[in-house]
Amino acid sequence: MILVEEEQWWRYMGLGLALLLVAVTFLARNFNEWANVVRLKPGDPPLPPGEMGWPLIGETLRLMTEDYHKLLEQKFNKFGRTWKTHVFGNPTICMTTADSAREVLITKQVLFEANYPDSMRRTVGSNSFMFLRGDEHLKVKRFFQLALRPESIRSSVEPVEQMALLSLRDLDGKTISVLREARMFSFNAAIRLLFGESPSQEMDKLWEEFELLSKATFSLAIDLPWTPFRKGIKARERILKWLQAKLHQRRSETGVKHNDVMSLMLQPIDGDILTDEEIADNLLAGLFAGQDTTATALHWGVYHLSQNPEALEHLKKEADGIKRNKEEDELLNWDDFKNMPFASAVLSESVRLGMGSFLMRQAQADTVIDGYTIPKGWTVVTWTRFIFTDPANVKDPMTFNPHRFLNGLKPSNLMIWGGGLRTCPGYEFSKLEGACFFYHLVTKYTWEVVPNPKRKLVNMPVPHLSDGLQIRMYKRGETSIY
Ligand code: HEM
Repeated sequence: MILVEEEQWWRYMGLGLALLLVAVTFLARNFNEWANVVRLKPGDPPLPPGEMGWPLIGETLRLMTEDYHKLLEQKFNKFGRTWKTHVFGNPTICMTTADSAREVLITKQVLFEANYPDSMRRTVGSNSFMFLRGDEHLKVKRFFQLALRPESIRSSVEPVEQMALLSLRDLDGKTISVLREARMFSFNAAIRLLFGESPSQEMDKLWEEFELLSKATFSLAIDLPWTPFRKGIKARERILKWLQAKLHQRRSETGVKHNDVMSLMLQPIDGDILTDEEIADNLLAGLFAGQDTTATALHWGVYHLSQNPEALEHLKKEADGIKRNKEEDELLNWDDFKNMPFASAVLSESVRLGMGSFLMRQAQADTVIDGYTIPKGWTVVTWTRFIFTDPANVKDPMTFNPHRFLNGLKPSNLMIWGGGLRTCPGYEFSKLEGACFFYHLVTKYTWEVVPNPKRKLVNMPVPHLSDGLQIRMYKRGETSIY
């Protein structure tokens, strides 16, 4: 008798626990929905469909860990081209058509200010152009536009090429991670452009700190001793210390002329003068904006060239044509760069196929786009991956075909370099880096991709291959072992 009662008690207990679990899961799954509930007036267009994920973290972990092609496909099939979610602590609306992106980034841009996650604000710096708005943003952006316009970067051909030579020297018979070499190359090119520095032990140290900072920019902003976020914050403090010392030194120099973004930022512009804190945050943000992006595009370039012999042959032919007219060891010049349109097209096509990512804004007022209400204060993400690979915008979109950029497709149609007031000012510099890197790669070497069944796509901070694309290098003309 007692045994039967005990058995029943356990059964009720089990049932109770199961119900509790269902209730807690239900509450948790709907918490973000209720916490961000928006009361629409009768007749207002609805909010987009979607799921808001778990309390506070929303769908951030999914975004960081799942294969983002599959994740996007799933969202697309379930909710269509516009959906709501909750990422990086904010209710968010994702938009994936060129028309909606154009509205957010260009035609209605005054209603949508830049809004990157808190982890990025605290690592890259709240004084940086990424977080400034209105006139403050334009004031700082002007320095980058001045430093990166074609007339200014003409003098960068030689240093950028030297950095490419440094990264690609003595690689015969070696296996390298393309992403690592490209990151080192674009870091060296960026520190030269921004602070006039050349590779050195001091810069190697800065590179290590910057690596820690980069890893924290899109992490969960949890400030505990073992988190990537805390490591990034500490790295930021050390980088700022270095930058402050550099600025102090520059201010105390007399009669020395420098040709870099730092020296531009130390000059008054229209009566405005930036503080050391503002300059430091913006130089750091410039390094962030220019380094990983170009490096990742280069590694996608090498990947796609490996898969597309016709494109590789075309690139070789272009580079060989330049080399043929040069003395042994003669460096490239601006005209050579302008005579490498295919190398530039390879870079644009690599961004298009590999790097569709997040451009984040915050709605400054209730707005309607794509038939949905975008509530004031919500984050809006234009997820460019779909725009870049939408058959409505690009013929045969999953094929690597740099020729499309020589045959009429404009990068601005797809917003490859962003759009509106925040369009990337670094695209020409980036193409220069691409031209120098590809030129030396294809004129000096052949290579083969090292087979790796574990190679997969990593989403953050910019979509890239998990092993950085391992390749085996051979001096051009030698045979391979694979
Ligand atoms: C393949 C390489 C690159 C890609 C794909 C790329 C892409 C972009 C995109 C899409 C934006 C717009 C961000 C937004 O709307 O929120 C942007 C902004 C920016 N990029 Fe680039 N970029 C690259 C290289 C560079 C380089 C080399 C530099 C210079 C060092 C640079 C400097 C900047 C700056 C300063 C902004 C901020 C513009 C603003 O907020 O007004 N970028 N970039």
